[in-house]
Amino acid sequence: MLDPCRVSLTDSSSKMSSVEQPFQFPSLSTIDGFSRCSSSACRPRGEDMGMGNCFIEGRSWSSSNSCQHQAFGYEYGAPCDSRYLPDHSYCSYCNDKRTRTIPNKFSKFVPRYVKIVEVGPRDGLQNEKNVVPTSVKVELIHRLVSSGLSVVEPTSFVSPKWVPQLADAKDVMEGVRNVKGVRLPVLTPNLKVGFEAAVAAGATEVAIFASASESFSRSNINCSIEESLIRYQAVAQSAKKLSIPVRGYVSCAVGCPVEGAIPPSKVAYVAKQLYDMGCFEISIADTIGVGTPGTVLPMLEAVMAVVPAENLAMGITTLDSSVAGLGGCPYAKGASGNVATEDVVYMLNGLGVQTNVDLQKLLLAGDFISKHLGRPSGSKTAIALSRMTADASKI
Ligand SMILES: CC(C)(COP(=O)([O-])OP(=O)([O-])OC[C@H]1O[C@@H](n2cnc3c(N)ncnc32)[C@H](O)[C@@H]1OP(=O)([O-])[O-])[C@@H](O)C(=O)NCCC(=O)NCCSC(=O)C[C@@](C)(O)CC(=O)[O-]
Repeated sequence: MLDPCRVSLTDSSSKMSSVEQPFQFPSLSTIDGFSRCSSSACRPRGEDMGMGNCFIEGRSWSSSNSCQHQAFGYEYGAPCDSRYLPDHSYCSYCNDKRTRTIPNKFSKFVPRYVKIVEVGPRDGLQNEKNVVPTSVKVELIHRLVSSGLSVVEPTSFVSPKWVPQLADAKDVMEGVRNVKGVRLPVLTPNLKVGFEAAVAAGATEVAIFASASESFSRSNINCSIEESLIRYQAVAQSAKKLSIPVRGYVSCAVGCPVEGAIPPSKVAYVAKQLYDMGCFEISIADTIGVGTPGTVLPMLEAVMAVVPAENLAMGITTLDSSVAGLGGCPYAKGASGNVATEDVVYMLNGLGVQTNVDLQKLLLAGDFISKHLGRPSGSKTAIALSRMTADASKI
């Protein structure tokens, strides 16, 4: 079984940088071929439909990028931003061959830049047997941010009875108060005790999390899908008044541990509701990691059919992942963990896709939290590179 990951459709609204490359979603037959060529560590787990105009990382890529990427797949230059190359040691970790040539038949499906949403401190630690001290969480977030990740989910403002591991949400927010220039979205399941507490604690972005599975909705947030949408409407309205961006999640977008296969139309319905509420980006999650290209593509097609084409034309260029492969939803039986951010970055580096993430720093962040948890990293890249004696750049 492959690790789950989420894939987002990125906003193409008027504020999207014009240098952002359009990424047409490939047809079923071609993506099948493509996915076999790419790392098996990551499989489309969902999609985010960006409708907002605040957070388009393509902007910074366009202005600060010093790499030699060519559009869509002729020659791909170094995937690393020179800002993250204070010395050349990083290169040995980023499988950078300076000029990587991707065969044209695949490269036309490869975007120039992929935004990674790091969910490790939140999703990764919400299911840990032993509660991780606040200071460790805060240090992990700082390390992730300094690796170049532009979006890191620090915590959730959920019931401490349901998720005691994140009962220190307010203190975590205090610990990252000085972190600037990155997005730190927090999960807020309701208005009064979720959203309002998050805002009071300094949150400047929130996320609402619905499900395409009725059973999962009830086990995760103790209400039906429709009830959750009513709650989220209230959160979205308040957020709008405060100009706080709202990210949306649709869980169990492919399969549910209780209901089995989820019809694409249900995913599309929930995604559209979140979109209509004003979510600037929607992460569609294969919560337990059961999707294959054969099941993910029909689901994506259904979602694309109900979201305005201009919001989808940019294609899928946002991925959620978790450092060291930590995590999984505590209310999703069989959740097989998350795809490791290290593996995603390594794969994207290998494809010549820019992420602006320093893999070496990211590996150190993964090592930091794995050591604290007392177990090996769930990242295949971390394990492989730690055992390498050869120069990894030759791979
Ligand atoms: C949704 C609720 C809150 C409903 O919880 P409930 O118990 O049904 O609701 P309630 O409104 O009756 O409240 C009961 C008690 O909880 C308190 N409470 C109520 N809300 C909050 C809050 N926000 N913060 C702090 N406390 C809260 C509330 O004040 C009250 O306290 P009491 O009066 O008994 O002392 C609960 O079911 C809950 O917190 N569930 C946890 C859900 C969760 O965090 N799941 C994991 C994240 S989702 C995920 O991982 C999937 C995702 C996003 O990654 C995508 C994917 O991969 O699928």
